[in-house]
Amino acid sequence: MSFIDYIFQLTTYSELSEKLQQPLVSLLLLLFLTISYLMGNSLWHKLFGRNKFLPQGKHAYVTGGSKGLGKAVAKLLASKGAHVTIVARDKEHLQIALDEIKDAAKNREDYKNLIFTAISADVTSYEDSVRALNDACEIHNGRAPDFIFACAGACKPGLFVEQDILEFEDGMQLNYYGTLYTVHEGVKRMARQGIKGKIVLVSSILGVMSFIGFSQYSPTKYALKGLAETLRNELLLYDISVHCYFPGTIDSPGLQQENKTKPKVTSEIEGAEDAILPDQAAKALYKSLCRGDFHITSDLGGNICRVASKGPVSPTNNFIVDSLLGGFAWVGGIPFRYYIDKKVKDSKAQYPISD
Ligand SMILES: NC(=O)C1=CN([C@@H]2O[C@H](COP(=O)(O)OP(=O)(O)OC[C@H]3O[C@@H](n4cnc5c(N)ncnc54)[C@H](OP(=O)(O)O)[C@@H]3O)[C@@H](O)[C@H]2O)C=CC1
Ligand SMILES: CCCCCCCCCCCCCCCC(=O)[C@@H](N)CO
Repeated sequence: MSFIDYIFQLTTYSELSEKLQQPLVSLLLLLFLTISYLMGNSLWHKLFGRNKFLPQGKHAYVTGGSKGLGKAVAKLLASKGAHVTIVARDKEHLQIALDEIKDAAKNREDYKNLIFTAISADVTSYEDSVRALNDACEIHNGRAPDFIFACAGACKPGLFVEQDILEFEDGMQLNYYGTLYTVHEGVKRMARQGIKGKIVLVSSILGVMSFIGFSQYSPTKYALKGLAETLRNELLLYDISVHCYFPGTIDSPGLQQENKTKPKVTSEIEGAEDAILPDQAAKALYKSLCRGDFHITSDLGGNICRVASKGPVSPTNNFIVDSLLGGFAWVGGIPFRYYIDKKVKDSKAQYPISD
């Protein structure tokens, strides 16, 4: 009996459990799962893939590069031989970060040729964003950066009815417009100069799903997903590749800050004890860029959310693995929703409405 006939018979007679016990079926299933696993794993990429991210000798422009994720990304890229420019407001932290970045690259042979720059600017201001990018280009003889990592961002959790409208506006101004201003200016320059670089937007798992306490933040990260969706397609005009990172909780100074206003129930659902270190997040991001992934995550929860929210157009990272995971997410999301809804209903007494 041919394989096709066999499968046909399986589906026709629905004797699945009985058939599964037969060696051939088990073997095929095992083979299928092994191949799927390898393809979804970096091993497959190591063996057969082409590295799509070679930072050596290239210029990376990192907003939010003085702390947390941005600093970790800047250090990693410096250790790989990239020229790095970091942008943030506070000069003291910029200097500390700059020293760490230099330190990360100091054992390289090409260390002396590498240019590391710190620029103090507020990315929520369009003028300041343009000025910072302009300064960075001037240092590189007018040449635009090859890569833009838009890491600057923040979260102010709280209950929707208790938060001030200004907090929502600030969130959008920093997380969305703070990214847009830099990316807009950067892409214009890259496109005009024919630089076939990369744009990396930093969203969050909360850019594809959300729950109590994140109304100030989650929509700003959804907005970035939409920007990435558009630019991935449009910037093909200039051979600029676009990537969107959806991290889970990262143990950064930003997290310490947001935890000050985070409702208890929000913390419990977020499970902050599972936070990864900025360096781990940067490494995961780097590996995904080498593979060329569009939607990037760095943990299982993130991966499940990523495939479940892919939409009809965004590319998968691995068609087989993502499809399998997608099916699981569709089902697994149901108990998760029951869980978060129950958490909120059970916390009613804790959060009475005040005048
Ligand atoms: N930590 C987490 O759990 C997660 C974080 N993310 C996202 O990852 C990114 C990095 O987060 P994280 O590392 O926690 O952040 P941190 O708060 O630790 O670092 C933020 C960086 O951005 C800079 N920054 C903040 N505001 C501005 C501004 N207006 N202009 C210029 N620079 C600014 C800060 O420097 P300065 O204040 O001096 O300007 C700092 O360098 C953010 O976009 C965040 O939303 C996503 C998922 C989870
Ligand atoms: C089967 C379906 C299961 C789904 C499980 C998903 C569980 C994930 C919990 C959400 C964690 C949120 C992390 C982002 C944090 C963040 O962005 C803020 N800290 C901002 O800085």
